[in-house]
Amino acid sequence: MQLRVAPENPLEWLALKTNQVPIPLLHVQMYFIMAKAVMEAADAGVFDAIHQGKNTSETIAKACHLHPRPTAQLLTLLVSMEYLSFDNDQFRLTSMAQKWIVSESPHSVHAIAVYNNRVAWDWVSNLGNYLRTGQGMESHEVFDEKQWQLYQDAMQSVAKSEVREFEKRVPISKKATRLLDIGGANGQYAAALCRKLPNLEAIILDLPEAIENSSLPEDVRSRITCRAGNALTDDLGENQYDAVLLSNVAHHFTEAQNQELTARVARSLRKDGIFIVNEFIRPALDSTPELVGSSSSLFFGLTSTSGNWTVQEIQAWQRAAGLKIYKTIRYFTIPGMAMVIAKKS
Ligand SMILES: C[S@@+](CC[C@H](N)C(=O)[O-])C[C@H]1O[C@@H](n2cnc3c(N)ncnc32)[C@H](O)[C@@H]1O
Repeated sequence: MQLRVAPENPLEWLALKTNQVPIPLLHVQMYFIMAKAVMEAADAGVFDAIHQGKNTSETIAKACHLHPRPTAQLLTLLVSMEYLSFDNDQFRLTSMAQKWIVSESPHSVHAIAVYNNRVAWDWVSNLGNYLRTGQGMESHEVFDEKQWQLYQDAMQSVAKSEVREFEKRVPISKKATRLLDIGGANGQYAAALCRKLPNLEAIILDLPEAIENSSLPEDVRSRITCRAGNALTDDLGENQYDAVLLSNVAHHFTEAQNQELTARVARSLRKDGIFIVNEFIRPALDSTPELVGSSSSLFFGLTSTSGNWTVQEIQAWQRAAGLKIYKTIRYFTIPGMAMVIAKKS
């Protein structure tokens, strides 16, 4: 998938085709205010207010405690971005906004808009420093209590959208009885697999602050055990698990850390057990360019002094740990994401 400037008439098509449109101007002047506008609108409750029936600029501004004039500017932009429509003097949510950003929608990614607005936005201004020095942050070491909660809420909302396809396509044996979910404190992956496999028990290993801020779904709570620890140093045991999941965690760790962790994971697997690295994939420079994997890689470089990995890099850790390469499953619904799976023989 790509984000592209879409022409709306033949003359615009021609202008784009003949390189007459200053694309960098769109990137540097429009994209950043567009992203921040969606974050601020979500954080201020604009989408929820419209969902609850506030449909004019004035009533939305009042419900969200915003100034009327900038609210009208914000709403105009959100119409252009196809979050809202405007008919008969009333703003309405488009079906896209209704499904994905209204906070009570089961598909909502509202929480990550709030987290990015309140926490990550400031970090991005350090990108130049990261580029010059190679030294990014260690985000998990700098969160305060409130930020941990915002982070876990954000991770839960993203996981809810990712886990639907994961749960349908992950090649886990129906006979599996024990799963280790490393960094899974938001509970969505362990819960989905417990629902799918009635005999499965899951152990979630995550940092103590993440475990404190986790909220496990009621229906499978009794089959999930949370263990506060550190995946970089904890003993994972031997011959314990039918599946180990490392979902969206490898991008926080260095290559050496991932290699060493994979060796401990391999030891912890039972025969025929699988190791699933569920990740945004960094497109290799000689492969097809891909926006999600490459932009998130730079973001994780900044926020964790690491980044995304190519499928080949992940498979190299798995091979070095004595595992057999099994399958790589690329998501249809999440561009740039894949499960890179190896098996213990
Ligand atoms: C981006 S979130 C991914 C959450 C979840 N696995 C998912 O895919 O939705 C990263 C998770 O890794 C956890 N984490 C980071 N460093 C860790 C470490 N050293 N040991 C265990 N968990 C860690 C974080 O607390 C967080 O829950």
